Amino acid sequence: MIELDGLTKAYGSKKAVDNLTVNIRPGMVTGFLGPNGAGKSTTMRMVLGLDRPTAGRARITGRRYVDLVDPLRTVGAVLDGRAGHPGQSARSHLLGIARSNGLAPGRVPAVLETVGLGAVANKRLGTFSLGMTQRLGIAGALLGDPAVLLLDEPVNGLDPDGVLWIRGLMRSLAAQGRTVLVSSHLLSEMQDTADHLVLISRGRLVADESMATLLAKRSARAATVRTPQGPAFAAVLERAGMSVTTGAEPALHVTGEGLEEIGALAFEHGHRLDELSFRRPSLEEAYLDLTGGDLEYTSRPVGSPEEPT
Ligand SMILES: Nc1ncnc2c1ncn2[C@@H]1O[C@H](COP(=O)(O)OP(=O)(O)OP(=O)(O)O)[C@@H](O)[C@H]1O
Repeated sequence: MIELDGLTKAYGSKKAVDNLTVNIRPGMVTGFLGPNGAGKSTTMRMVLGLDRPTAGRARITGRRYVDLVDPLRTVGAVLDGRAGHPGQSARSHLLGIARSNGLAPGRVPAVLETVGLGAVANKRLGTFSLGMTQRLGIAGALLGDPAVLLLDEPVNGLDPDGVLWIRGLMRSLAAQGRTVLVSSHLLSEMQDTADHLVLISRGRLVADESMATLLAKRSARAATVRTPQGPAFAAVLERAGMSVTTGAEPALHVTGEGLEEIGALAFEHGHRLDELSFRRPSLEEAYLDLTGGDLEYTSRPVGSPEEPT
């Protein structure tokens, strides 16, 4: 369990993390989501004792990180993709971590197998691809067999195979009863991975609910419409206050009203409908709905003026 209690981090007048109170529970994958700059990394750094909160507290299994008796046996983390010295082998890199943290060296071959690096254990890190480096970082996090895992953007830059692999690994670690917190700004990535979501925007909590609830709450208002008169019917729906986008096929994705209202408008305006069905909204749509479209600041250049909050 990770408990955040009024967790706040201010840099000058800017609050990177703003009064975050949430419990991250064991036995499931919790997606920690928010656009670039939302405060995910800062939160994780405070959980791991790398940054001092301005206010509030973060606890892992009931204690602050600094008070953990055996930190690496309690929590494993991958905060960035960097690994050890390029001339070192994967095995010696992990042995170094084990030795300096009082962990059994016998864990090294086990974690190398878990992350699929058993066959390249003696290769130099300088020859490792990004995907292999990510796997090595995870191997290091697993060395102490911790009950809690924090992974900051673990799929960044991975190929589809790597993404699938990390997804499976996170799910199996959660199934073993561990607490797995994984951050991402790729909302769609989390849709098939996380059981539970903690969404933040500008350092503040936006949602703390199960993936199923988050999507179900919004699916009642999302529909797919197929009609030979797409643009004309889209205009009718928009005039009625609905939001319409064109789907991958010649189909309209409509949000804002239920099927009955859409059907009634088609009848009223004489449009033939070839399909009118519920649509599972994407996580992006749910996020935009929750934050009121608060994604536009993702590309704000560093050092540009702060926006009013
Ligand atoms: N050391 C620092 N000094 C000043 N501002 C900082 C510092 N670290 C982070 N910030 C600011 O705090 C905010 C949150 O940053 P943070 O890296 O936690 O976001 P994030 O959600 O992890 O984003 P990303 O997805 O890009 O990693 C950003 O506006 C960032 O510029």
